[in-house]
Amino acid sequence: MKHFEESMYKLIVETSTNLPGDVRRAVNRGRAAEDAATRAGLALATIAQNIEMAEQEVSPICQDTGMPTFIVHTPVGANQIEMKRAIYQAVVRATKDGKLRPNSVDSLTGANSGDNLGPGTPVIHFEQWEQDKIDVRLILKGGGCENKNIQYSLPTELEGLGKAGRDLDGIRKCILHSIYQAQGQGCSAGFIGVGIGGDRTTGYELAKQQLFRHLDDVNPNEDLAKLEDYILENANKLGIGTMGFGGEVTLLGCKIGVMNRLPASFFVSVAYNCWAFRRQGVMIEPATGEIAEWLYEAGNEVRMNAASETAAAAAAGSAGVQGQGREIVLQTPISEEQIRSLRVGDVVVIRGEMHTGRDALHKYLMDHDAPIDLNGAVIYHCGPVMLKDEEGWHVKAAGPTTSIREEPYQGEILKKFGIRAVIGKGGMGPKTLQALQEHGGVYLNAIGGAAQYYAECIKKVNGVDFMEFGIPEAMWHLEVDGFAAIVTMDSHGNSLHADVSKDSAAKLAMFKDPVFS
Ligand SMILES: O=C(O)C[C@H](O)C(=O)O
Ligand code: SF4
Repeated sequence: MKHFEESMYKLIVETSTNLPGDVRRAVNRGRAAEDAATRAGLALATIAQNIEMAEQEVSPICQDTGMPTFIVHTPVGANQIEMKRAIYQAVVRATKDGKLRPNSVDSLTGANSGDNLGPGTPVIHFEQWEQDKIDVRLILKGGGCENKNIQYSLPTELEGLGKAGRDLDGIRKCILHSIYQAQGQGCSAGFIGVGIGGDRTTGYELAKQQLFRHLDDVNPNEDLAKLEDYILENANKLGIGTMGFGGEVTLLGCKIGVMNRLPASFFVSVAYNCWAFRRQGVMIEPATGEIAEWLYEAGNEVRMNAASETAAAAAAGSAGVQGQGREIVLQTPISEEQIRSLRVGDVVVIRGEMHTGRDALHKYLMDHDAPIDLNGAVIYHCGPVMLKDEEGWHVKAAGPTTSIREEPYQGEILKKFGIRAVIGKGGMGPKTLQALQEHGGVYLNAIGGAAQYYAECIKKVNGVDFMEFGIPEAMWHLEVDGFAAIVTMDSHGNSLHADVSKDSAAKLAMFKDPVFS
């Protein structure tokens, strides 16, 4: 087992940096189905470009490298303690090398362990089997999409869909609702794993297990095979679209499993995975610990469709999004007048300094001063992957995080410090929208998961505050150029997110009538 640790390291690096072939094909299919000259088309093109960039740079596809979850099948008698130790070592090394973000945080103190080890992290499940090889599968599922997982207890009443009973049609309604409630916040277009039955714990486990299925397999249960096809086809009629921008493509894959339940319980558990669907697996030779075989098609074999109209092209001065807005370069600090001239749909290209800030910083700023002048500033909801060498800090991955978590704070902070622009993803709520209007601010939606694309726009790290919050939560001061994002909430009371949410709620109601009775 001399090489087992090295094999685990290879598995982590491959999973984090190279999206598997079946997932790439699904993203390409989504791209073909979307109108390229729309916001959603632009987002998909940027995603495709980002996938290629991550592979080339051998850097994380998305900065949130998630909860590393290993499922290991071993021959009877294999030493699981030794394997666990090797997995820990590989995780520590991958973190040091910037292939994983330090993501293990003490739930009470907020302290980041710095190496991805800690109580409960990483997750490792062992199971014995009667084969002579070791099968190790890994999924890196990020926090944003994990937050959109949902569990239903049947019978129930669902917004727009009415009664969902304890039958296949009730299950159908729950699954459609799960996609609706995620909106763009789990970085759609997404993939879902569904677990029917079990208890609250095993139901979710079953849902996650579905995410390890190959995307092109066919469910052996005929009813579930039909339901999978139905969901894939009809979820895309909800109009939520990539990043919640509205559009034709909301779901890229649906896998459903079933297990027995207690007479009193009927759970439908849904694991929502973003487009950055990072899962891989290896078959290991037990004698040496070397990789005998990769279990999912490599990414290298499936090219992403040539990027035509990406956000980068828009930034370089091409047409932008046809008929949906203009393209404006904003140099920081930004004036109120500039902000008031922006409208939902405009593509903004930022040049100058921006500051990262997420949960810990927003909470802190509510009753403390900021370490720097934030008048006219741009706040970026982002927890980057950073590495330090003799020359200083370097950005390894830096896409946006889900902004709605800052909804309780954002409006007040905006006004208190004179911030003019907030960049994030998934949109924000009515409190922020009102503050944008009153104060003269704008919300810019960056493409979730496009961590390599945005890292390339960051030219220099000017400094950092609050390192004690840990790398993802610290306030990084970043010099950017050509940083493109789309205005989705403006200072005139318009919100694309509110519009898409309302529109998709109306569309959801079209699925009220029974289909599988
Ligand atoms: O934690 C992050 O960087 C992003 C997170 O996965 C999110 O989707 O909000
Ligand atoms: S930012 Fe988006 S792509 Fe990245 S882990 Fe979160 S949900 Fe997934």
